[in-house]
Formats: sequence, structure tokens, C-alpha cells
Amino acid sequence: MNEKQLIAEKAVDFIKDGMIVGLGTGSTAYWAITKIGELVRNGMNIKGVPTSINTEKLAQNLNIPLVNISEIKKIDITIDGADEFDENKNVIKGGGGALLREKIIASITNYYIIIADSSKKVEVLGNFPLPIEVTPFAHEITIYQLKQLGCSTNLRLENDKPFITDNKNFIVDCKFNRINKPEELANKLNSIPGVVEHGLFSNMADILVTVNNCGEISIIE
Ligand SMILES: O=C(CO)[C@H](O)[C@H](O)COP(=O)(O)O
Repeated sequence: MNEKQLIAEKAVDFIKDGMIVGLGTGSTAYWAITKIGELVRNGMNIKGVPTSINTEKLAQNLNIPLVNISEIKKIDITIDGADEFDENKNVIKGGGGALLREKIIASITNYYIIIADSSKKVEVLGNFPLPIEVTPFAHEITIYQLKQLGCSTNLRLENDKPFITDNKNFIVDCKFNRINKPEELANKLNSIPGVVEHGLFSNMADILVTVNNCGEISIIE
């Protein structure tokens, strides 16, 4: 079993019958969703809330019953991946471009589980360019304002055109190299009007499931 599958299935062990579960996005979350599909096939009562259109399609293919986010106020557990994490469970997300829905879903989750293989671990966040979702309107100004925070910026492209998120926004990938104070940076990013949301998830994860140097599953609480 590969690392992603191992940690994803460990996280799924936390799901109990009757729960509403946030379904993450990406190649690690894929394994969690696949396992949830198996539990549903075996008769477990689980309802999913997808964090992206891709995840919604995957869940539908696996016959996982879905709930519309507008019909609920709380999610019991969410399992989602990460692009980078530190030992304090500060996380960079959004490599797959789903950070806005991922953060909304995380914000109403009782028990938020991040699953990230050992290659994602860093001492200080920032080597992975921080994905920031911005409005297409005046995105040039927003990019200028982001640069003032000391990063280099890259408007994410797909087929030579700006990548469009599920919410019809753009993504700017911002390379900071070292994010020493994630919360301070988060506050600065939130004060830029054209920033819809950013991929810094600090103080959000209840646990982070990864693999340690000995190749064993490790849970950071
Ligand atoms: O934040 C995300 C998508 O927006 C993903 O969770 C993140 O990019 C990790 O993906 P993967 O598990 O494929 O490495």
C-alpha cells in the first residue's frame, strides 16, 4: 500500500455510522473517498459534502450519497490533503485549486483531519508556492498588492489561459520561501480586497495523519 492510501485509510477509521463527512480534493483525498465508497457499499450510512466539482464526480461514481452544503450547518468529519505542513499542523493547501470550498467546508467541520505523506513535511512553510484565489476583476492590482508582501507571483495557467476555479476565480501562486508567522501573513492577505481566499490553513486541523521516518503512521495532535 502506498503512503497516501495508508494515511487516507487511517483517517477514514475515524468515521462513524450516520456521519456527514467533508470529502477533500486531490490524489491523497482520492484514497479516503475510495475507502468511504467501500464503506457505503457495505451498508454504512455516510453522507458526503464534496470540496470540488472533481470530488463531487468521484463521489457520485462511487455512489456516495451527497448533501448540499446549503442544507447543513455542521459537518462531523472532513478528510483533506495538503501541499505542505509543519509540526504545528500549519498547512498550505490549494495545489489543486480547490482551496475556497475546502476552507469553507473546514470552517464548519467538528473534526478536521489533514492527510499528508512524508514528502509534504517542512520545518517552515513557504517552499511550496502559496495558492491564492483572486477575483478576475483587477487581478493585476491584486497581484501587485501581493508582491508588496515580499513574494514572487505566478498567475496559474491552464492551456495558456488563466486557470479558472470552481467559483470562477483565478489562482495566483505566491512563493514566499519562508512563512515564519502564518497567522500574521493570513491577516495581511485577508486585508487585500481582491483576495477571495488563501491556502494558508493554520489552527484548523484537529489532527494531521502522516508517516514518520520509520515508515510508520504518525498522528500529530
Ligand atoms: O489542497 C488541495 C487541492 O486544492 C489538495 O489537498 C492538495 O493540493 C494536496 O493534493 P495531493 O493530495 O494530490 O498532493
